[in-house]
Amino acid sequence: MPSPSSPRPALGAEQAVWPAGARHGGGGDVSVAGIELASLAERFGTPLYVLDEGEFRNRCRAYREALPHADIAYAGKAFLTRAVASWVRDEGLHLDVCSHGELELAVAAGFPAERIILHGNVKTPDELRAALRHGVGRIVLDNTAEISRLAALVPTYDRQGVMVRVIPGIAAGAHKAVRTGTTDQKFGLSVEHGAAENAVARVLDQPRLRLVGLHCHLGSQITSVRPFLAAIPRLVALMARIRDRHGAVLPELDLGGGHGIAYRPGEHALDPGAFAEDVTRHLARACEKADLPVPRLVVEPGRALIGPAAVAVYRVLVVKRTGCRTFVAVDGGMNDNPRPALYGARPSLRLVGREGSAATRTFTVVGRFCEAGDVLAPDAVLPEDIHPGDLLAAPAAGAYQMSMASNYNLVGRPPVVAVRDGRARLMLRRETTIDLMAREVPW
Ligand SMILES: Cc1ncc(COP(=O)(O)O)c(C=O)c1O
Ligand SMILES: N[C@@H](CCCC[NH3+])C(=O)O
Repeated sequence: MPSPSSPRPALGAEQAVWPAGARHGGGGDVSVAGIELASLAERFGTPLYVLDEGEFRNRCRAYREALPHADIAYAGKAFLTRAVASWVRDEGLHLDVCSHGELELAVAAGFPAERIILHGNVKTPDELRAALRHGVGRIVLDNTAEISRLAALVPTYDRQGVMVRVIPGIAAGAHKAVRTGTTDQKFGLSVEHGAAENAVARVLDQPRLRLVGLHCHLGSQITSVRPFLAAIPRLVALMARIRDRHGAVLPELDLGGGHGIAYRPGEHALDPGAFAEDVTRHLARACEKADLPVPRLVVEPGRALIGPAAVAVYRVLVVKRTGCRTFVAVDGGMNDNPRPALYGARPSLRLVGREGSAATRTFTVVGRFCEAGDVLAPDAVLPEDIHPGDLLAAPAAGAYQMSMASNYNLVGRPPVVAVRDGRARLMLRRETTIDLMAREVPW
């Protein structure tokens, strides 16, 4: 049972990758928001995602405090439910959505549409119509075809706020699949080749569109502020050319998200305070040089807000030696966390729920899904006496795990439980076999 009043020791070197309030529980367990993980595993079953509401809200607040004059938009693609949308709303943040589904969920959660930013390299006519119907604040245009398409849908009495997504020509991000700042990928319009400037001219020609600024998103899991600083002069130079050519002074600049977190002890995370200080200074300097007023900054962190707020909990089902490896197979895997298979990500795993032997060794922790690539961690250092029935917990599990989860092998997705002040509340229930068959038309 929760015992928030009894002080427990912190997690030492591992603390940095766990929610700030995570503590050693009794008998080798770890508690999050005052609740021990083993008791949550018992109550809700495994695999299980435990989301610390306080950690998420504190992260939202840290960004707002670091950048009080900016709009902070949570990137919902990292993980979005109605409860998460309502926390984002209550914390005064904006919300970045990139699909009809994310948009409708946000609206259903009572998220104010004027604080929503709609993204996407392709937006379907339905998405554009829904965005206009709900009164979304900004639509980020990603290609020239979208400009006239959107303008044709805006009612004559209205002017839709838009941004133009540009490619500043900067490579950043943890893996090729998530680098979006250069021209060899599908998002945005190139600054270098003039496509961005041409798109801006077309937008300015559309009386039903109101160009509020430029947008760029360099990539994801960026742990240094340097790429952002390198983008600023390029973006400001483009803003100056727009002013010179069209007389339009753009009031906003959106630097996208991509702020990296630590997944394993010792890894570096992008600090919002340091980011804010450096970006604010460089932006002010670049604008002064270009004789432009400093635009209102927008940033769109997803992973940095939700990633460190959740922990995945798995049950060990099998320990088996094959060849030169000892495999520890758990009841989750690539379905709830496709990141190791997609990007070579390596979560850190820890035995919880009991004291393990002092002696440790290296295990290969694998999932239960039908491919050899379903490896959660090729090199997990765990107590030597690990055995079936044990619980393994992986911190920093909040971003791009459950939001990218699949039903491969017709296995239902795990539940997500929100924890706060010693209480747990189911947020997403476990997907059942009945859910999995629900789309089937009688045959
Ligand atoms: C336009 C845009 N904004 C924000 C994000 C959020 O990225 P992250 O979760 O890495 O902060 C993404 C995804 O990379 C994105 O494509
Ligand atoms: N899915 C990626 C991040 C993509 C960011 C969204 N554009 C990851 O897990 O790292």
